Amino acid sequence: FKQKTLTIGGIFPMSGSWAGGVGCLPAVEMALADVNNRTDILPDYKLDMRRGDSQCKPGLGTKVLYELLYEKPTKLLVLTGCSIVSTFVAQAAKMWKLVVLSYGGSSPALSNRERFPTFFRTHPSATLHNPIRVKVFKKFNWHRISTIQETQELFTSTIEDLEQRVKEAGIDIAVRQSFLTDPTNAVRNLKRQDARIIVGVFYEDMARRVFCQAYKERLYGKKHVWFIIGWYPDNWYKVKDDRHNCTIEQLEEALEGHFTTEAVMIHQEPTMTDVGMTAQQFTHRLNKILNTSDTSLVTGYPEAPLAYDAVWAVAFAFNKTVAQLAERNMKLEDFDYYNENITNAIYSAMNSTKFLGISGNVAFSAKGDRIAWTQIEQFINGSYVKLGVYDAAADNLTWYRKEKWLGGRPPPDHTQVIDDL
Ligand SMILES: CC1(C)CO[C@@H](CC(=O)O)CN1
Repeated sequence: FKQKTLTIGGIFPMSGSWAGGVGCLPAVEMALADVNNRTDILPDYKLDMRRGDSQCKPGLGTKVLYELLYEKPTKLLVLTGCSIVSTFVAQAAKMWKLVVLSYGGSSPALSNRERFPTFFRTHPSATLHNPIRVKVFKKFNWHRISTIQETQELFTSTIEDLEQRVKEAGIDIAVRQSFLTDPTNAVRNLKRQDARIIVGVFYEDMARRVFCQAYKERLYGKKHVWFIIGWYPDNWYKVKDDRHNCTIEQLEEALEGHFTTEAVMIHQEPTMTDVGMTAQQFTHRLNKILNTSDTSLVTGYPEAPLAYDAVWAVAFAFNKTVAQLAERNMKLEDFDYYNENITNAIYSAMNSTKFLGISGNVAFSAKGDRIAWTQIEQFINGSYVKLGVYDAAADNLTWYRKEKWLGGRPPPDHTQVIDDL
């Protein structure tokens, strides 16, 4: 068994704007060990990885790619983390006929087969938040929406996708605001234009400033509903931050009742998965490896199941490819960065990959995007309560009926004479 070796490259951000390698590298190494323990998967091959640290910087990430490519042995595929590194690596990789699989790339820009013909990701695109937002707008009969965004490509393309989807749903974005570093005027304009149902997309440092200004403008409470991003660190609004002058209590008052949306990154059921472990068993093993009492301090911890499943996606795809190539008297280990037949075989095997992993059902769209569930939570009395989960593929919203309305019922999406009497 496992007489021969197949090697892949791995690029991990161990520091920088998203140091997700800290939580994801251990998960990848766990998966490599688990795959290599299976005699029914790649029985003739050991799956090995050579890796480097990108620090979540595109230039360094590109340098790591070149080092991986110019050092023996040949790499059959490259795993990447940050979006900004993945966009560089996935554009370069096609010159070496390499498939790229990202466990940490959320940028909507990566959903582009012209620019990234061989790219896949187990991390969902940020646009995955939009279908559940639209589903909930419809549920509460909101047809007049407002948006406010930090001017970053990630948020601009998310809002563009939202505009597409709300148009199809007959919902109107009446007010659009954006800001670069200071949200004061943008929030003031939302108030002036009587925004009620507001989608806000920005990083958590800006979120503190947005909600401090919302507190001052009284743009919160029983007549307003905020939808923001759900993957900020725990207690993100309690972080000491001299860029705003509100107290934690004032922020909590402005934040009361807001909704958050995020991708479900770990299987929600205690059932056995196709990778031979339950999600709980994975979490238990990872916590032991990380040997920390507070996993909320480990960047990349929520994304670790995506990284673990990325290795299994490679294993299943290579396993399929070995059989296909054998029919044409070819071998995976003959890959030499030029043989497009082998790349095409790996690509089509990856494209048709479907399995239940630790992060739930793993499957890719035609653009290589991860298809995943999303969840919506509400901030009630200072803590987040799960309100529902959405399977967009099946258009199935599971709703727990736990929402609370400060005014006793869902607020209307615009001024109503009765309402304001
Ligand atoms: C949910 C988050 C934090 C979004 O950014 C991803 C990193 C990136 O897209 O560069 C990691 N996961």
